Amino acid sequence: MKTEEAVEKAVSLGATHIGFIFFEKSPRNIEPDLAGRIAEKARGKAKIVAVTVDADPDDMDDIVYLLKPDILQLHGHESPEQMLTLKALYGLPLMKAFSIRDPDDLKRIDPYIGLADRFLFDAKPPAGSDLPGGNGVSFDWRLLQNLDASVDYMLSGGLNKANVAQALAETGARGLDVSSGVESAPGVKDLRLMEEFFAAVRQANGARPLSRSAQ
Ligand SMILES: O=C(O)c1ccccc1N[C@@H]1O[C@H](COP(=O)(O)O)[C@@H](O)[C@H]1O
Repeated sequence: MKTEEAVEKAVSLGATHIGFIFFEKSPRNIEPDLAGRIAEKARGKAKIVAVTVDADPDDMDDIVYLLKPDILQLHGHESPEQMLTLKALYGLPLMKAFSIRDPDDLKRIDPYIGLADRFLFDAKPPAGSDLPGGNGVSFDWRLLQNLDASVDYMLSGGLNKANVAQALAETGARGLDVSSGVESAPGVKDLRLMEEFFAAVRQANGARPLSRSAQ
């Protein structure tokens, strides 16, 4: 999110988490002080998530100090040791992102079980992309069907109003993370697309039988 208007809209639609991207190459990149001001529109109503990519320690200090996030999303190659350090430094829940294409990609989460409070599964970036996430591409969601049911995760990558019902049906995901699927241009959230996305989620949740995510 980059504007108060988009944050207010997301909260009014029922978003449980609001993310701010701290990655210079991203069209969604935002300065920590501006993010901190915008986040006030969501504080106490939705969890505020700082999305970082192998952040430099000084930058992470600024982000935590100025944004006061509820959760740190780690979207780079952060090691289990770095996660321990971040946990000790900030005491915040950590959501570790993994890019998925093949069944073996899911094995990479093993060393992080017990360290990550939640996982986030995204697609691998397309060739030539500078972004580890926010590329609007999906992976084969059926790969998640073999995942141990105790693994808590958010599903991410290329979700939009047209495919979210299928994503929920194939995964039973308890959390969805959407970005470019509700944008009119890279980094520009579209309030109408946000409404339509939430409507599609509600319709899909009404339609699907009880799964592990709805029990
Ligand atoms: O969105 C970005 O620009 C970004 C940059 C660096 C790390 C993560 C980023 N985005 C994450 O990817 C998901 C999914 O994006 P999309 O729906 O496929 O566009 C996004 O919500 C962020 O968690």
